[in-house]
Amino acid sequence: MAKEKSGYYGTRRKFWSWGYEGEDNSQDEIRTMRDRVEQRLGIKDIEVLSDPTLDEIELYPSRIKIPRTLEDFCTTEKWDRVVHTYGKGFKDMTLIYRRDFKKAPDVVAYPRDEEDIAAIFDWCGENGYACIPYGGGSSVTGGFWGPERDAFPGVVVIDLGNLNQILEIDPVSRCARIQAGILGPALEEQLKPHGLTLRHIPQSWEFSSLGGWIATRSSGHYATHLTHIDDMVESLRVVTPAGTIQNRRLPASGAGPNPDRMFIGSEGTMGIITDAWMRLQGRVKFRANASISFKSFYEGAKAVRQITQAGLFPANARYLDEQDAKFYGAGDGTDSVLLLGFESADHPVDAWLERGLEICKDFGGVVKQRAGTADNALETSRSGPQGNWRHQFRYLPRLMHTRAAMGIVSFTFETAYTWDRFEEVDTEIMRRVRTAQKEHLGGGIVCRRFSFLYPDGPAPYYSIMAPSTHANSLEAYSMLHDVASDALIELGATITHHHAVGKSFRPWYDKEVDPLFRRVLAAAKTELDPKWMLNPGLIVDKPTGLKIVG
Ligand SMILES: Cc1cc2nc3c(=O)[nH]c(=O)nc-3n(C[C@H](O)[C@H](O)[C@H](O)COP(=O)(O)OP(=O)(O)OC[C@H]3O[C@@H](n4cnc5c(N)ncnc54)[C@H](O)[C@@H]3O)c2cc1C
Repeated sequence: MAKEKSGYYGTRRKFWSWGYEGEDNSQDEIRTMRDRVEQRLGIKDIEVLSDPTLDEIELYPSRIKIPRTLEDFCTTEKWDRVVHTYGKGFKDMTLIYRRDFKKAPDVVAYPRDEEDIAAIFDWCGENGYACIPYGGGSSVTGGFWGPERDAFPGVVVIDLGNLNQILEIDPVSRCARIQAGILGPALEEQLKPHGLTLRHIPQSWEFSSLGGWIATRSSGHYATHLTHIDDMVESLRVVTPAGTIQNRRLPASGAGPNPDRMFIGSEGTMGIITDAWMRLQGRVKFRANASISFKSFYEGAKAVRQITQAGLFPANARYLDEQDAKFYGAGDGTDSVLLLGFESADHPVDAWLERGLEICKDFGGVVKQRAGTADNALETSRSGPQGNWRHQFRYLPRLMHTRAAMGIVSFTFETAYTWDRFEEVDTEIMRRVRTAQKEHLGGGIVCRRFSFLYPDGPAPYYSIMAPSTHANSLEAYSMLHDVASDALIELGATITHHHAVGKSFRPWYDKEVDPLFRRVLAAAKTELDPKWMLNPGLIVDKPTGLKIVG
């Protein structure tokens, strides 16, 4: 039977920001955001650029003529090329507001199944085109920035959005086989009637995909225990230019290196993840949560460490320094704030919260808001400091573009390092960033929080904002980005805990990972992607002298 034609799925998204077309921010929202930024940075009269329109964007003509056999699911239409050019990082947003789309792909493909993916691989292989897998498009690290224009005769983005179904559910083992292009809301919607949830909720949940989460090792809802998506993967299916790999469904195995781990975090360089058996959770029935304030960030961090090492495994343990707490409405700017939450589908969790609060009090923590099973903890978590934080966390992505529109440098970086060096490393990171802000930009803000926690160390998340102009914002961003990245690597931290390496962090990733391991990755890629067409420039480079045959 002939397959139906395929193209972009569902409501169109804005190419310049977060959200759907037509969901524009009101002038009031923009003004409030601008006033907030002016107040935080102590500057005035910021000029806010207007949102770009499709008509204003100029593209190079597509270099590719789509063959008849592929035209049912490939396109060279302008909107499709524009929306697939950039991710959602600060650099992406700034180039979008500069109307700079020199890197637009030539073709966007919307495969309907694995056969279509294999056909694209064959076609790209024969013609020397680069292939860029695309999930939700929420990368903030240049995950699908195309190669330089003259490096390949053509660039094809493969958008997996039509692979968006749950294919099988195994309620006994509590797992489901899920297609990789599904976005967070559709995934949970399809699991809900079965009383199950994946409960992987990165801030980008609304517009990021299962395949993207796996390809980038994203971190979601759980602050401890199941932090990364890695541990929720039971088995993967991956289509590569060399063939398809289907790993075996197993709860655990000691049979050699885990084959799934070859692809988890491979950032689209080794093949396209088409579906995965994922481990699920029962839907949450019991909750207990509290917000606790600390006079000193480092004293509070000691309480957080002890909670993590006590085996309590809170689902939520966001620990915000005083500025981060103020920005998110969880504090007044004088104290650091811990938002602590426990949850279960099976049993009350009040005792865990009780023990967590005892530990906080030992380190001078003051409980500001608290609720357990008897007090409707869900309601409480949606009001007061916890509710304010939750609201801002969900709402702010819709305003992410305004920083670029204002020409203000604003970005985040995240890492992880061990507790034994926590104060020393954190102090030095803060010092280096503040010094660079002061010396080169006349000032700025850096604040931090813990978003994920391990018994042997935290995963701190730093937010940076600094004054700049529309003309120099990218240079200012690059300078601060490099200072922060150098600090992480020199101080023995990781270049990323969950945002992935992408093109943004590639030079520092090379310093973090042993050269022999990188050669092993290159050898694996040569086997799986013999023509080196998948995501050129990410994670590994083609070994010098490697001849591409065919
Ligand atoms: C507002 C905002 C908040 C964010 N919050 C979080 C957060 O809380 N936690 C977190 O971890 N990250 C977060 N991120 C970063 C981003 O959402 C994650 O990296 C996410 O996992 C990317 O998923 P995606 O489907 O959007 O992938 P994309 O951005 O489409 O792609 C990311 C990379 O994966 C590759 N890829 C995509 N799909 C596949 C596939 N099926 N097979 C092989 N390769 C593939 C792409 O080629 C690319 O290299 C945030 C980003 C934004 C903009």
